[in-house]
Amino acid sequence: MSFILLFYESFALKLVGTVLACSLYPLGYIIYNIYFHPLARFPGPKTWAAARLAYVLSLWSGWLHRDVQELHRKYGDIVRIAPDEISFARPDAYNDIYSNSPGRPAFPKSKLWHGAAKGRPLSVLNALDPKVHARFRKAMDPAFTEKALRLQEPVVQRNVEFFIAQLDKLASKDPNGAVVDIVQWFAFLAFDLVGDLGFGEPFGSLEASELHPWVELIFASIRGATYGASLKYYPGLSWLFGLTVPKSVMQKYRAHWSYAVDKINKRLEQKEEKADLISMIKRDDEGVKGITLAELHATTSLIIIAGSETTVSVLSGTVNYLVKNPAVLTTLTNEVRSTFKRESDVSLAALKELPYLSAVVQEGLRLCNPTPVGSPRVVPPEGGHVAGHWLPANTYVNVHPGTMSRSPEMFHKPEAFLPVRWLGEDPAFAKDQHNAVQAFSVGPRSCIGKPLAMAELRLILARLVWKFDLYEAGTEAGRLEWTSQRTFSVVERQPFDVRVQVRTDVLAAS
Ligand code: HEM
Repeated sequence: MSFILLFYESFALKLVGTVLACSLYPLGYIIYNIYFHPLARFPGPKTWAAARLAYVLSLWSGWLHRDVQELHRKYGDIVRIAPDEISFARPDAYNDIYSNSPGRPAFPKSKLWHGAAKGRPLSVLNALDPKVHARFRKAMDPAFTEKALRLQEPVVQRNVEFFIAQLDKLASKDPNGAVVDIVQWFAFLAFDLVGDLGFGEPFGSLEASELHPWVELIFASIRGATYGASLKYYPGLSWLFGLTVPKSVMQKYRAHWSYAVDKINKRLEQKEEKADLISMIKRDDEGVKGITLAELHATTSLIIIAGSETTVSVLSGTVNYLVKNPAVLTTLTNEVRSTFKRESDVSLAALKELPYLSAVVQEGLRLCNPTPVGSPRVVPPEGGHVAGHWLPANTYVNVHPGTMSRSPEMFHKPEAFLPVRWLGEDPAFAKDQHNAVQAFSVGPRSCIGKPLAMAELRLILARLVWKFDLYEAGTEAGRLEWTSQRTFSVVERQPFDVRVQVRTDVLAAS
């Protein structure tokens, strides 16, 4: 009897112990995070400091960019947004986090956000080791210089020419023009253009007036990839992601990869000289003085995504603001039309000399940053300083572009689309902090495609307003507010209708 009692007593004790441990551990973890963690001295909401959950839920909702912006408004320019993450809304944090400085390399990327997918070769984006990454950049640099761009200009011009011709076909059917979803049309163009440069031929989207399935899968997969990465904060739960992805989607992923590999291999088999990216990226099958064939497959696919997703967002957002600000649109249109008497005069070199066009592009990059959430890095094992603050190893750090772009402390009338702020003429904007806008980021991992992107933005906007008068469409999709869109790593763009009318003096002449 006493033996049985003893057994039950010890069982009951163990049960109580287990229950207590199970409930006390999370409580202890939360109390530690809020009050005793080395980052506890940084301001921020306790709910976000207590556990990763608040951050992950915000990320999953698509409103992380807006939530963090609100937290910065409330708590200041340095905010703790997770037990182990600090968000900075300070221009000086850019260099501290992302740039190399003497004796102190840029903070590394984390495996969690940027690790390569299982079984896939490395691309420039997920080459986490700085030495390997430097090898990629050295091999890729020749394809992205101003000199390379001059050689690539005919490819760029050809695609933009076709874009204008296709819109012209639609718009010239009716004297009042045509209502088009300009976001779609920019996507057709941007993917065709970068496909032409990367795979050696366009996707045919402009021709067919529809997106190629390869491109459609990209749109569908970015949100999934964001969910997948965030689950890695909970290593025990990552398997859940596998369960949520249907087999058919996995098959499509594999087909997507095979399509890219086939395209690149076919391009490499062609002997003709082409001024495209593939011919300018340095190859080395030993992976010493250039990148291997497998790395080229992964990197070219990435270039096509990185080089079009971003450009489409900036173009769509900029046109959204332009049609809602007719005075700005008129100033831009006048500058372009008075500079170029013929469409064929519009060259990349000449466009660089147009101050108002450059200001419009800068303002577009400020208010329509395609990645308003930024790109996190991790403090290295020896710890490091950001914006004058010492941070322990493994702290996630991020500069939050969306907050700075719309900060009333950094920009006069921050929510208004006012390119004049970039011209340095109006004293009202004298205190604007231009260095708070770094849409291409800084340092060794900043955007390699910046010269090409700037050229595309200038050329496409200039050709559009040279040929067409643009107006608000008056449809449901024409009322889109740029800020009403969610973000899953990149802005999840919604359709935006614009009325595109062939300019009357051109109609009369033709
Ligand atoms: C307006 C257009 C663009 C914007 C705003 C933009 C922005 C950025 C940013 C912020 C990064 C750094 C990402 C990080 O730190 O993780 C980046 C990287 C990159 N971008 Fe762009 N980008 C644009 C256009 C392009 C174009 C046209 C190309 C090429 C055709 C391109 C290719 C790349 C590549 C390959 C990387 C990875 C660089 C590396 O890891 O070393 N981007 N871009």
